[in-house]
Amino acid sequence: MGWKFAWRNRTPLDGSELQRFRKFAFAKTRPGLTLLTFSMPLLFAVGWARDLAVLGPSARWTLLIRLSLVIALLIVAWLMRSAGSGRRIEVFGILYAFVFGIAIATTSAIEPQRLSLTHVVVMLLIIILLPFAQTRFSAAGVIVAIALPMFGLLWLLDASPGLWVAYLLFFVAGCVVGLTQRAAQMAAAAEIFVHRQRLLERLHHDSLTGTINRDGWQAHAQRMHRAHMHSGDPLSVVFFDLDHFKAVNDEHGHASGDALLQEVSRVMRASLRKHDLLARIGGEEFVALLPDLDAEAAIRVAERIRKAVAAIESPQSVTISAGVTQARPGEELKTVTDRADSALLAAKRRGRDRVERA
Ligand SMILES: Nc1nc2c(ncn2[C@@H]2O[C@H](COP(=O)(O)OP(=O)(O)OP(=O)(O)O)[C@@H](O)[C@H]2O)c(=O)[nH]1
Repeated sequence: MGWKFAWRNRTPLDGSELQRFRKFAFAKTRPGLTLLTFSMPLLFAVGWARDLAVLGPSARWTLLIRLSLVIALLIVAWLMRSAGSGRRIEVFGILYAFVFGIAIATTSAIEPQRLSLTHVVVMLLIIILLPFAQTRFSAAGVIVAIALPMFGLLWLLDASPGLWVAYLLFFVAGCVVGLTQRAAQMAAAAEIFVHRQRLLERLHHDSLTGTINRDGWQAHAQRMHRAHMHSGDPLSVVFFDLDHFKAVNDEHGHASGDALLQEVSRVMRASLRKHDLLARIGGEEFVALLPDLDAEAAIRVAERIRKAVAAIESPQSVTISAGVTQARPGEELKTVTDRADSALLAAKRRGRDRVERA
């Protein structure tokens, strides 16, 4: 009930937010998960000292088995670490639980009298691993992956009904505690995520025009720029600056200037696509990041906006100048925006109400 309650009733997350939440929760738990998955196999190596103490010299040969288990687990841990995120890591997580279950079953098969203790180990394993399961799919997968080798072992060894009952009870107890812990952790993470989102939205928001502000631009534009540099798709930046805006304020008052800024941003937004990024980065300065558009296409967009701004019906007529540039391969975002800015300055120098390209 926990985390579902947290975002269904108090902190609703829609589809794309849920995706971002999963990434956020995964990023936060990943260092702990890596440490855990790489360190837990060592228990099997250390356990050999116990084998020697209890079984004596006859335990020597078990070292090979134990080392093979450690290596198998480390390989899966390494696969998990390299899997990035999403479904692949979940599948590797389930595989890890399965190999760990087999490892426990194998060491118990070597020394069947240990079966009277193994159910506690299994319970602890479930409690430790379940909180890391990001989705119901991986939670269910981990439970099944641990159950199969354990109950398979009981079946192979033809265990007594008492042992079956003990294993079942401990197994169920482990699932209840592990799932409760997972729910509590998810609820806390969901709440932190939602508050963080709200805070970022406020910090990145320009309250006058409703666009994002300079900080928002830095955060979003960097990400989009990086993705486009990686994919090699075109990306253009357009700087806009209202012409002689000071005169609007001086002649009609600051409130009229504000209303005009709101109208200009509305007109700009209407001329852009949904996934274009528009930000107000200064008093009467705006910048747009246009994914998948080369400079020619971006000039057409800038011209459309220039004409739309000039056509705004208001007591104070206003025009806008724009500087357009296309990002070049391997360039830093700052170099691109500096070039768009110098194109804008050129537009101002050449008489305003025009679009220049750099
Ligand atoms: N109403 C209003 N005015 C603002 C706001 N932010 C900045 N300004 C005004 O915008 C004006 C910008 O003036 P300048 O930088 O001289 O530029 P300009 O008059 O537009 O001239 P050019 O850019 O050279 O064409 C100043 O008068 C600022 O007070 C705001 O939020 N609301």
